[in-house]
Amino acid sequence: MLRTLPAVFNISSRSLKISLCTLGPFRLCSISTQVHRNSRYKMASDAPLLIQLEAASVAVANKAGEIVRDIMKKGELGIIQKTHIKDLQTEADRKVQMCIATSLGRQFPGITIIGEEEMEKCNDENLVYNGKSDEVMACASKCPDQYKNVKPEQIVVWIDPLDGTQEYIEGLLDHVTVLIGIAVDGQSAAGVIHQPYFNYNVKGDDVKLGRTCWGIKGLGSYGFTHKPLPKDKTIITTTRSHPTPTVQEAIDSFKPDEVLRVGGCGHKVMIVLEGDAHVYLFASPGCKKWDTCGPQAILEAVGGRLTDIHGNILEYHKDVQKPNTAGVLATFENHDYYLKNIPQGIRDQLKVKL
Ligand SMILES: Nc1ncnc2c1ncn2[C@@H]1O[C@H](COP(=O)(O)O)[C@@H](OP(=O)(O)O)[C@H]1O
Ligand SMILES: [Mg+2]
Ligand SMILES: [Mg+2]
Ligand SMILES: [Mg+2]
Repeated sequence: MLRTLPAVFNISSRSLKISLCTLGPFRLCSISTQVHRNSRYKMASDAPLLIQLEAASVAVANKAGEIVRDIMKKGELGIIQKTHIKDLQTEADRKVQMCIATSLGRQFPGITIIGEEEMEKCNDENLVYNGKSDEVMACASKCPDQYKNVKPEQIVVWIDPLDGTQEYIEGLLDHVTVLIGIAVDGQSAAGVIHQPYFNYNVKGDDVKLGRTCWGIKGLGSYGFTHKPLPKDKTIITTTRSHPTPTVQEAIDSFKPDEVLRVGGCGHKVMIVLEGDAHVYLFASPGCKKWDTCGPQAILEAVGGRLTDIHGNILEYHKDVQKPNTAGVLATFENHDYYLKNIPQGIRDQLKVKL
């Protein structure tokens, strides 16, 4: 059983208060940094906070991708089992979370950061990164009105440092993503999906390894192209490593022509975003808010939807129930068609627990 232990670490001129809280098998970290009175803190520019935070998230996600690749290259994955044999964690999960949480926590005092993994004291300043994506900063003037004056205390950042850990361990590297979600007043607002191994099996000197997609609701999503979905068939994407009879029953109810069984929530949302599947259907309570917050914002910024299997909007405030107990349904279009056709028997098995 995990213990709850508040821990305060002093880092340079700021104190980073990390309170480890546990919720059943999940250990959650929420970090809020308090800047001492005497430290002058000024936004690097007068761009809205949300734009700056998204720009920093894109930049640090790229850095995180380097960490993921370096650890795989070294071959010392440091695998440990969390709650069960299919809930593993590697050195990449741990190190990437430390990199992202510390980098964003220091730049943006007052925001709340919740990550999948436990937070250890930042023991390597090389992990701290404070760059910002020029591409995102260039959008400052187009910041949607509802986000122009967002304050740090309205924000919760959800970090899945490595989504698709099972597939990372098994070497299915293009299933792996780094996910950052930004929630404003409990609603998914912006997100980043970084694919450290995008193009990894494409030959050629000028092939760029890795890709970062990002999006802000009301502004748009960038970094990928969507192709029209085939009209004459139904393609569903779903879990590869966490199947259950209910997951299968839900899929069977649509009589799909094809089922893409791949790892990672972020990876499956990318498949929907690019038009390679009509729907991501996961009728299981297995994935969590850090899996869905970022991908949901990117999908919704281009008119798609991500809800639970009852059609409820997922909440992302700091005290929300972390597991998505009523599953995940994500589409680029025709969401209501899929919602309506989920059998009542499946719905009855997956209750919402807020
Ligand atoms: N039954 C379960 N137990 C633990 N984690 C689960 C799970 N079902 C799904 N997940 C997590 O949800 C994410 C998507 O799952 P899948 O790849 O099966 O679609 C993965 O995140 P992580 O790899 O970040 O842990 C996976 O571990
Ligand atoms: Mg995990
Ligand atoms: Mg995950
Ligand atoms: Mg993870």
